[in-house]
Amino acid sequence: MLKIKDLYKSYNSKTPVLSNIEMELKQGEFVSVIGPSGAGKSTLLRCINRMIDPTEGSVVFDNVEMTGLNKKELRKQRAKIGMVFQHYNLVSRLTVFENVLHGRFGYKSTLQGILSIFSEKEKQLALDILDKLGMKEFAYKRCDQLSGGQKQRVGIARALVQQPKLLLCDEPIASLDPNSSKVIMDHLKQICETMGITVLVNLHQVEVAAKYSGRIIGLNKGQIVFEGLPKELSNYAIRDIYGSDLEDLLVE
Ligand SMILES: Nc1ncnc2c1ncn2[C@@H]1O[C@H](COP(=O)(O)OP(=O)(O)OP(=O)(O)O)[C@@H](O)[C@H]1O
Repeated sequence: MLKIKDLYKSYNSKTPVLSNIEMELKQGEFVSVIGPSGAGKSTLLRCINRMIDPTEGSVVFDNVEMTGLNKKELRKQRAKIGMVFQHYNLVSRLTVFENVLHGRFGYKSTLQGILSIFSEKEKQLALDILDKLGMKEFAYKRCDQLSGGQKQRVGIARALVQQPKLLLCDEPIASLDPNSSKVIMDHLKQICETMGITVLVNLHQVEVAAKYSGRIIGLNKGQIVFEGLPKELSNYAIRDIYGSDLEDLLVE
């Protein structure tokens, strides 16, 4: 469902931030991208939905080449790709319910969006998704009254209300404590397994990636230096990805 070929990204004329990226995702896979800070994880995710334009290469998602799309075509493709952010990207003064409905904007005309016109079916979908994520009771609370973990569940609900085929999660647990992180990762895994949605997640924590992923991709300096099953993530692989051993990466 996603095929990336020969992808390059340079922000300026110097060394590319991503080079020669080749990867494929199948429907229903749960894949993590790990790598040190600055390796290019966020850039890679954003090149998929063209929040960032790749410099060279091909990104085929759901049988459509993403790189050549015009604004209208891109909007249609993007509706099928949900995104979850480290800092949630919610509108704090709006309610949980309103934020979740924003996920439907990709299916609306500009006017419908401005006037926040949503059908009963869309509203019910938003509530059902909030219910699945244990957030229905907070539907009419303002988002600035929520904890980080609750905000992230709203972020996930907003992505799911798009009814996406692919969920891109950019360090979804980087701002959360261990308990909230577990709740979020469990939800993402469940979404993948029960809804068949493909999940691609950037993570800083190797042990979390190993626990939840079907497959792991390791990035170093913009290049894929590892791709395999969690059990194949040897000390050699860790060194290739991070330039140090796993023990040295674990905080005492
Ligand atoms: N808009 C930008 N303009 C110029 N350089 C950028 C821009 N965004 C990112 N970079 C650079 O590209 C490189 C990769 O950044 P990116 O954020 O993709 O890495 P990352 O692996 O996600 O890092 P982190 O784990 O710290 O979020 C870094 O050197 C960064 O400074």
